[in-house]
Amino acid sequence: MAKDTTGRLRVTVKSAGRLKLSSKLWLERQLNDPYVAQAKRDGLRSRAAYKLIEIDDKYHFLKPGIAVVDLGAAPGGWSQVAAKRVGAADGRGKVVAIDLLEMPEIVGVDFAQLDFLHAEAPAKLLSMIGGKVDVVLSDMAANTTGHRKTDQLRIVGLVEDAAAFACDVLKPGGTFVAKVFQSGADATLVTQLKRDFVTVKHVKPASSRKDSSERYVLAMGFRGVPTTHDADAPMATS
Ligand SMILES: C[S@@+](CC[C@H](N)C(=O)[O-])C[C@H]1O[C@@H](n2cnc3c(N)ncnc32)[C@H](O)[C@@H]1O
Repeated sequence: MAKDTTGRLRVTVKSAGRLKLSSKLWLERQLNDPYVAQAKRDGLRSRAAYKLIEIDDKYHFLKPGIAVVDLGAAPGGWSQVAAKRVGAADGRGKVVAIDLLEMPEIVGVDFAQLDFLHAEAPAKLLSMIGGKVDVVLSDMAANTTGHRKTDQLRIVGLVEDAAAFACDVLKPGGTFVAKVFQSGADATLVTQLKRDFVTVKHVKPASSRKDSSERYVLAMGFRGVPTTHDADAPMATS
């Protein structure tokens, strides 16, 4: 690996000879990304952790003692941040997390490898949660097919399902944070969220790549509409 004139690490033709072009670009981006380096220094599993840190530093919804659900949690950056801020390690707060992929253990985080879109996922999640929660996070990103319309529908569909789940499990006053992509396709979602939450806004943390259409929808002050699931039992925070 060599450094360019700005001192940034570059993948040379020699070092990356056997990598595909997309892998080379990804690797170069990783090597030059200050958040990747910072995550290593801070012991965080992903650069994505800084997105949640930034959003919560501004809006303060992760409080000691609360219960959080983290959808699409692997490799675990958001779960690490949530666990620390709610005090999950010492049992004050609780974090329940799921992902399609495996995720190495995080102290205080109750994790299941699970497809959120699977018919049994809501019931499984509800049994893990054991009651209503204060915050639902979703950093899930649907796999893309390359067909723009299909991808947009899948992305929005995933967020809509996450929002519907949030409305089933949130306590009144609760918060929903979800990754969306700037496409205009989420207009219906925003309309629904405005009905169910006191404030709804889009946020783009500085750590979210500028060249990405990624942003987050932040819905706060859940109004407490009737649920379709029986999640009324008090929260267990063992
Ligand atoms: C951007 S990553 C999440 C990064 C994570 N917030 C962190 O800080 O480490 C998106 C994750 O969503 C997961 N995902 C996508 N669709 C999913 C689904 N239907 N059910 C569960 N997880 C899903 C992917 O497996 C992937 O790990």
